[in-house]
Amino acid sequence: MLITHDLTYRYPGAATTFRFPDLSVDRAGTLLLLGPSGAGKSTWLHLLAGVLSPLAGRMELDGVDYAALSGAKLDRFRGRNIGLVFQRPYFVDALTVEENLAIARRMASLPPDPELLRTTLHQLGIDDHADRLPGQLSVGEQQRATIARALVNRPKLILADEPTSALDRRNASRVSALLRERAAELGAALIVVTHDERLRDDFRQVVELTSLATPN
Ligand SMILES: Nc1ncnc2c1ncn2[C@@H]1O[C@H](COP(=O)(O)OP(=O)(O)OP(=O)(O)O)[C@@H](O)[C@H]1O
Repeated sequence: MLITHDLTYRYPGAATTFRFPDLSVDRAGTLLLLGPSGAGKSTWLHLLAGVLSPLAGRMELDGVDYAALSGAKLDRFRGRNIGLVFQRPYFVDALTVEENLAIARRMASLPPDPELLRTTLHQLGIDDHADRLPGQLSVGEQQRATIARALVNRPKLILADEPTSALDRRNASRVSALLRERAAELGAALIVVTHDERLRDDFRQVVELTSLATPN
Protein backbone atom coordinates (compact mmCIF):
# COMPACT_ATOMS: atom_id res chain seq x y z
CA MET A 1 0.00 0.00 0.00
CA LEU A 2 1.17 3.54 -0.84
CA ILE A 3 0.56 6.33 1.65
CA THR A 4 1.63 9.96 1.42
CA HIS A 5 1.17 12.65 4.04
CA ASP A 6 1.60 16.42 3.70
CA LEU A 7 4.00 16.18 0.76
CA THR A 8 5.49 19.44 -0.50
CA TYR A 9 8.15 20.21 -3.08
CA ARG A 10 9.93 23.30 -4.37
CA TYR A 11 12.31 23.44 -7.34
CA PRO A 12 15.58 25.16 -6.37
CA GLY A 13 15.17 28.93 -6.52
CA ALA A 14 11.45 28.74 -7.43
CA ALA A 15 8.98 31.29 -6.06
CA THR A 16 6.25 28.65 -5.61
CA THR A 17 5.86 25.48 -3.57
CA PHE A 18 3.85 22.44 -4.66
CA ARG A 19 1.47 21.04 -2.03
CA PHE A 20 0.18 17.58 -2.84
CA PRO A 21 -3.07 16.07 -1.58
CA ASP A 22 -2.60 13.03 0.66
CA LEU A 23 -2.83 9.69 -1.12
CA SER A 24 -3.74 6.24 0.05
CA VAL A 25 -3.68 3.54 -2.62
CA ASP A 26 -4.28 -0.09 -1.75
CA ARG A 27 -2.45 -3.06 -3.15
CA ALA A 28 -4.03 -3.53 -6.62
CA GLY A 29 -5.76 -0.14 -6.31
CA THR A 30 -5.92 2.14 -9.34
CA LEU A 31 -5.66 5.93 -9.20
CA LEU A 32 -5.87 8.51 -11.96
CA LEU A 33 -4.42 11.97 -11.29
CA LEU A 34 -6.05 14.15 -13.90
CA GLY A 35 -4.99 17.74 -14.45
CA PRO A 36 -3.90 20.37 -16.96
CA SER A 37 -0.40 20.83 -18.29
CA GLY A 38 1.89 22.52 -15.77
CA ALA A 39 -0.23 21.58 -12.73
CA GLY A 40 2.65 19.61 -11.22
CA LYS A 41 1.68 16.06 -12.18
CA SER A 42 5.10 14.93 -13.37
CA THR A 43 6.69 16.50 -10.31
CA TRP A 44 4.32 14.47 -8.13
CA LEU A 45 5.15 11.27 -9.98
CA HIS A 46 8.88 11.88 -9.62
CA LEU A 47 8.39 12.27 -5.87
CA LEU A 48 6.39 9.04 -5.68
CA ALA A 49 9.16 7.33 -7.67
CA GLY A 50 11.78 8.60 -5.23
CA VAL A 51 13.53 10.43 -8.07
CA LEU A 52 12.92 13.78 -6.34
CA SER A 53 13.03 14.23 -2.56
CA PRO A 54 10.21 16.20 -0.93
CA LEU A 55 10.73 19.47 0.88
CA ALA A 56 8.57 18.04 3.66
CA GLY A 57 6.09 15.23 4.26
CA ARG A 58 6.14 11.45 4.29
CA MET A 59 5.79 8.63 1.75
CA GLU A 60 5.52 4.97 2.54
CA LEU A 61 5.31 1.94 0.26
CA ASP A 62 4.34 -1.31 1.98
CA GLY A 63 5.53 0.08 5.30
CA VAL A 64 8.91 1.29 3.99
CA ASP A 65 9.49 4.99 4.63
CA TYR A 66 11.23 6.60 1.64
CA ALA A 67 13.08 8.94 4.01
CA ALA A 68 14.96 5.97 5.45
CA LEU A 69 16.53 5.28 2.03
CA SER A 70 19.09 7.17 0.00
CA GLY A 71 21.68 6.66 -2.73
CA ALA A 72 22.18 3.04 -3.78
CA LYS A 73 19.58 1.76 -1.32
CA LEU A 74 16.93 4.02 -2.79
CA ASP A 75 17.91 3.02 -6.36
CA ARG A 76 17.63 -0.64 -5.42
CA PHE A 77 14.29 -0.08 -3.67
CA ARG A 78 12.95 1.70 -6.75
CA GLY A 79 14.28 -0.95 -9.13
CA ARG A 80 12.67 -3.75 -7.16
CA ASN A 81 9.40 -2.16 -6.17
CA ILE A 82 8.42 0.54 -8.62
CA GLY A 83 7.73 0.19 -12.33
CA LEU A 84 8.01 3.44 -14.27
CA VAL A 85 6.27 4.23 -17.55
CA PHE A 86 7.14 7.60 -19.03
CA GLN A 87 5.43 9.45 -21.83
CA ARG A 88 8.41 8.92 -24.09
CA PRO A 89 10.21 5.60 -24.00
CA TYR A 90 13.80 5.72 -22.80
CA PHE A 91 15.56 2.67 -24.20
CA VAL A 92 19.16 1.82 -24.87
CA ASP A 93 18.87 2.23 -28.63
CA ALA A 94 21.68 -0.19 -29.50
CA LEU A 95 20.10 -3.09 -27.58
CA THR A 96 17.10 -5.17 -28.58
CA VAL A 97 13.76 -4.83 -26.83
CA GLU A 98 14.39 -8.05 -24.91
CA GLU A 99 17.90 -6.95 -23.89
CA ASN A 100 16.45 -3.67 -22.62
CA LEU A 101 14.08 -5.65 -20.42
CA ALA A 102 16.93 -7.86 -19.19
CA ILE A 103 18.89 -4.75 -18.15
CA ALA A 104 15.98 -3.58 -15.99
CA ARG A 105 16.26 -6.80 -13.97
CA ARG A 106 20.04 -6.66 -13.76
CA MET A 107 19.99 -3.05 -12.54
CA ALA A 108 17.71 -4.12 -9.68
CA SER A 109 20.10 -7.02 -8.85
CA LEU A 110 17.43 -9.55 -9.82
CA PRO A 111 18.41 -12.84 -11.47
CA PRO A 112 17.93 -13.25 -15.25
CA ASP A 113 14.55 -14.68 -16.19
CA PRO A 114 14.26 -15.05 -19.99
CA GLU A 115 10.97 -16.95 -19.63
CA LEU A 116 9.38 -14.06 -17.72
CA LEU A 117 10.64 -11.57 -20.31
CA ARG A 118 9.11 -13.57 -23.15
CA THR A 119 5.83 -14.05 -21.28
CA THR A 120 5.60 -10.35 -20.52
CA LEU A 121 6.29 -9.38 -24.14
CA HIS A 122 3.68 -11.92 -25.23
CA GLN A 123 1.08 -10.49 -22.82
CA LEU A 124 1.67 -7.08 -24.35
CA GLY A 125 1.38 -8.43 -27.88
CA ILE A 126 4.95 -7.57 -28.91
CA ASP A 127 6.77 -10.89 -28.55
CA ASP A 128 7.36 -10.84 -32.32
CA HIS A 129 9.45 -7.71 -31.76
CA ALA A 130 11.64 -9.03 -28.94
CA ASP A 131 14.76 -9.17 -31.14
CA ARG A 132 14.24 -5.78 -32.79
CA LEU A 133 15.85 -2.52 -31.79
CA PRO A 134 13.45 -0.08 -30.06
CA GLY A 135 13.78 2.38 -32.96
CA GLN A 136 12.29 -0.25 -35.28
CA LEU A 137 8.99 -0.30 -33.37
CA SER A 138 5.98 1.95 -33.94
CA VAL A 139 5.11 4.54 -31.27
CA GLY A 140 2.32 2.33 -29.90
CA GLU A 141 4.62 -0.71 -29.83
CA GLN A 142 7.34 1.28 -28.08
CA GLN A 143 4.80 2.31 -25.46
CA ARG A 144 3.89 -1.33 -24.88
CA ALA A 145 7.59 -2.22 -24.66
CA THR A 146 7.97 0.50 -22.02
CA ILE A 147 5.14 -1.08 -20.05
CA ALA A 148 6.76 -4.51 -20.43
CA ARG A 149 9.98 -3.11 -19.00
CA ALA A 150 8.08 -1.61 -16.06
CA LEU A 151 6.58 -5.02 -15.29
CA VAL A 152 9.55 -7.39 -15.49
CA ASN A 153 10.68 -6.75 -11.92
CA ARG A 154 7.17 -7.57 -10.65
CA PRO A 155 6.79 -4.18 -8.90
CA LYS A 156 4.42 -3.33 -6.04
CA LEU A 157 3.71 0.07 -7.55
CA ILE A 158 3.40 1.10 -11.20
CA LEU A 159 3.70 4.81 -12.00
CA ALA A 160 2.80 6.03 -15.46
CA ASP A 161 3.26 9.57 -16.76
CA GLU A 162 0.98 10.43 -19.70
CA PRO A 163 1.18 6.90 -21.08
CA THR A 164 -1.56 7.48 -23.66
CA SER A 165 -1.33 11.15 -24.70
CA ALA A 166 0.66 10.42 -27.84
CA LEU A 167 -1.61 7.55 -28.92
CA ASP A 168 -4.76 7.41 -31.02
CA ARG A 169 -8.03 6.36 -29.37
CA ARG A 170 -7.65 2.66 -30.13
CA ASN A 171 -4.07 2.40 -28.87
CA ALA A 172 -4.81 4.62 -25.86
CA SER A 173 -7.64 2.35 -24.82
CA ARG A 174 -5.45 -0.70 -25.34
CA VAL A 175 -2.58 0.72 -23.27
CA SER A 176 -4.95 1.72 -20.47
CA ALA A 177 -6.44 -1.79 -20.39
CA LEU A 178 -3.02 -3.44 -20.47
CA LEU A 179 -1.74 -1.34 -17.59
CA ARG A 180 -4.81 -2.14 -15.48
CA GLU A 181 -4.84 -5.85 -16.33
CA ARG A 182 -1.16 -6.38 -15.69
CA ALA A 183 -1.21 -4.35 -12.46
CA ALA A 184 -4.17 -6.42 -11.24
CA GLU A 185 -2.38 -9.63 -12.12
CA LEU A 186 0.72 -8.58 -10.18
CA GLY A 187 -1.34 -7.22 -7.28
CA ALA A 188 0.42 -3.89 -7.86
CA ALA A 189 -1.01 -0.45 -7.20
CA LEU A 190 -1.31 1.64 -10.39
CA ILE A 191 -1.06 5.42 -10.51
CA VAL A 192 -1.42 7.25 -13.80
CA VAL A 193 -0.94 11.01 -14.17
CA THR A 194 -2.38 12.57 -17.31
CA HIS A 195 -4.41 15.29 -18.94
CA ASP A 196 -6.00 12.60 -21.16
CA GLU A 197 -9.71 12.78 -20.30
CA ARG A 198 -10.31 9.55 -22.24
CA LEU A 199 -8.96 7.59 -19.24
CA ARG A 200 -11.38 9.03 -16.71
CA ASP A 201 -13.81 6.09 -16.60
CA ASP A 202 -11.10 3.42 -16.47
CA PHE A 203 -9.96 4.09 -12.89
CA ARG A 204 -11.43 3.36 -9.49
CA GLN A 205 -10.09 6.53 -7.86
CA VAL A 206 -9.83 9.81 -9.80
CA VAL A 207 -8.25 12.93 -8.32
CA GLU A 208 -8.72 16.11 -10.34
CA LEU A 209 -6.06 18.75 -10.01
CA THR A 210 -5.88 22.39 -10.76
CA SER A 211 -2.51 23.97 -10.03
CA LEU A 212 -0.69 22.46 -7.07
CA ALA A 213 1.70 25.40 -6.82
CA THR A 214 1.24 28.08 -4.17
CA PRO A 215 3.42 31.16 -3.53
CA ASN A 216 6.17 30.47 -0.99
N1 LIG B 1 13.46 21.27 -13.06
C1 LIG B 1 12.58 22.26 -12.89
N2 LIG B 1 12.96 23.45 -12.36
C2 LIG B 1 12.08 24.44 -12.15
N3 LIG B 1 10.76 24.36 -12.45
C3 LIG B 1 10.32 23.20 -12.96
C4 LIG B 1 11.19 22.10 -13.21
N4 LIG B 1 10.46 21.08 -13.72
C5 LIG B 1 9.20 21.55 -13.81
N5 LIG B 1 9.12 22.80 -13.35
C6 LIG B 1 7.90 23.63 -13.29
O1 LIG B 1 6.96 23.04 -12.42
C7 LIG B 1 5.65 23.17 -12.97
C8 LIG B 1 4.99 21.80 -13.02
O2 LIG B 1 5.68 20.96 -13.92
P1 LIG B 1 5.25 19.45 -14.14
O3 LIG B 1 6.12 18.91 -15.24
O4 LIG B 1 5.23 18.74 -12.85
O5 LIG B 1 3.75 19.66 -14.64
P2 LIG B 1 2.76 18.65 -15.35
O6 LIG B 1 1.44 18.82 -14.69
O7 LIG B 1 3.33 17.28 -15.37
O8 LIG B 1 2.70 19.23 -16.82
P3 LIG B 1 2.78 18.48 -18.25
O9 LIG B 1 1.50 17.71 -18.37
O10 LIG B 1 2.89 19.64 -19.21
O11 LIG B 1 4.01 17.62 -18.23
C9 LIG B 1 5.78 23.84 -14.32
O12 LIG B 1 5.45 25.19 -14.18
C10 LIG B 1 7.24 23.69 -14.66
O13 LIG B 1 7.71 24.79 -15.38
